[in-house]
Parts: sequence; C-alpha cells; structure tokens
Amino acid sequence: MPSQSPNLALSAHRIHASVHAQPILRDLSVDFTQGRWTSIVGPNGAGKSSLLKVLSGLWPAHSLQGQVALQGRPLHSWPRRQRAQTLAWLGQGEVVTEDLTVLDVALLGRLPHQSWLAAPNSADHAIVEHCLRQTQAWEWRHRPVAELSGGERQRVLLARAMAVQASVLLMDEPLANLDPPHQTDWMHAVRALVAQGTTVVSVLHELSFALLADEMVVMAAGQVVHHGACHAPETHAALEAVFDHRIRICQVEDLWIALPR
Ligand SMILES: Nc1ncnc2c1ncn2[C@@H]1O[C@H](COP(=O)(O)OP(=O)(O)OP(=O)(O)O)[C@@H](O)[C@H]1O
Repeated sequence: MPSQSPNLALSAHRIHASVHAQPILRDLSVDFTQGRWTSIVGPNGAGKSSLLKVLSGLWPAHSLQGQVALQGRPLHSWPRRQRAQTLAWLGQGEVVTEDLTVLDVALLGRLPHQSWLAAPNSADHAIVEHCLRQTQAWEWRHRPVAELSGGERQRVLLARAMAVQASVLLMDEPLANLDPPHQTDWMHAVRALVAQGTTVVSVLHELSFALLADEMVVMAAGQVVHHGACHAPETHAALEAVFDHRIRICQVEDLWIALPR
C-alpha cells in the first residue's frame, strides 16, 4: 500500500470484489479525509453498497482483493472491539429483533464500549438519550420497534449508529423512508458530527442532499469515475454524465440541487 497522509480516516486501494466470480468492484481506489463528509452517488447497481461493505470489513475476504486501511492501519489487523469503537455502520434495510424496545436498540450502539456482560452505565444512557433526542425518537423509547413505521425505525437506527460515537461513520441510504423535515435533521446532525471531527461517508440517492456534503464520490459499473468537491463544476458534470444527462445540477441561492431534465 502506498504511504498515506496522516489525516486519512479511511482508504481503499486497488479493490477487486466479486460475487460468484462475477466482478462487482473493479480496481477501485478511494481515500476519505478525516473530518469530512463524503457522499457516494451513482446509478442503481453501480456498486455503492458493495463499496461501503468493503470499507466496513463486511465483504467476505475470500472474494476480495486489495487493501482497506482505517486511520492508516489495515482494517483486518484492528482488534475487533477497537475497530467497532472507531468505525460505525448503518446498513440498508437493517433487520432489528422486533421485540426490542427503541431504547434497547439505541443502547446496542454502546456495546463496543461496554465490558463483557456489563450493563450500560449512566454515561451510556446519557449518550443514547442525546442521540434519540437528536433523531426525535426519545418519546418512543419504551415502544417495541415492531410497532414503528419505516421512517420512525430508521430514526432509531440512526440514533444507534450515532451512539457509537465512532470517529468514522458509514451510512448506506440513511435517508430512506425519512420525511423531508427528518432528512433535514439528519443533515444537521451530520454537519454537527463533522464539525467535531467525525468522518462521515454516506451512500445517498437524494442528490440534492448528497450535494450538501464536502466531497462526492461518483460511481458507475463498479468503479469510481469522479471524486471531487461537491461545489466543483467537474463534479456536477460527472454527476450529470453518470445519470445519462437525465438530471441537471442548478444553483438555488447558495445551494446546488439536482433537477430532472
Ligand atoms: N450478493 C450478491 N449476489 C449477486 N449479485 C450481487 C450481490 N451483491 C451485489 N450484487 C450485484 O453487484 C452490483 C452492485 O450492487 P450494489 O448493491 O453495490 O449497488 P448499488 O450501487 O448500491 O445499487 P442501488 O443504488 O440499487 O442500491 C449489482 O449489479 C448487484 O446486482
């Protein structure tokens, strides 16, 4: 692996990932700088979720080539618990044990910080309360997650991911099922985390939210076709091209938004 800049939170180098010998990611390299929010975008099947799985160490090792490094250290060499404290993950359509309450689920985010079989302490409870309040899920803390709507459940899972207080947070379609006010709340929560130095990487289909990030990774056919600043004209051109020019990127006041063409 080439020498790395000290402020790289996460990097993937020459990744080849496959399923049943079918290539999914092809010679892909990408770096994520500490304390930045990067959105990953691209058409359906481009390999965005696969890349996130590779970055989080969830891709099966037998069908993966290349190296992933977390804070400059190979991901596979991290002790499991330390890695779980440093790198948090919110997957797409995560399955939750239905009889757990909202509070139980959010407290799972504190597991990497607890000793074996120890109950959560008052600090764990305070962190979880803060995160559930941030996603406006605290009021339902005693309800079983089975009772919640898709968007409500997503807000609990977001709180769980934030409760890890990891320095790197990977999220796959975190806005799925969220209504516009809660999408906006999510964006403010991400901005607050990034202001504290957290590195956030999110796969997003909501392009106008993706354009609010610091950087954008544009993917197509298992490769990164562009990585640049969200405000850069080159990034907008890459984004329009990858969606066959069926969208256009426009400026409204100081924001960039994607409109259908
Ligand atoms: N377990 C699997 N078995 C077979 N094919 C898979 C598997 N996982 C991913 N793929 C294929 O790999 C490609 C990339 O999938 P991936 O889910 O990473 O894409 P994506 O960019 O996240 O797509 P979407 O926007 O639709 O969520 C797709 O063609 C998909 O069909």
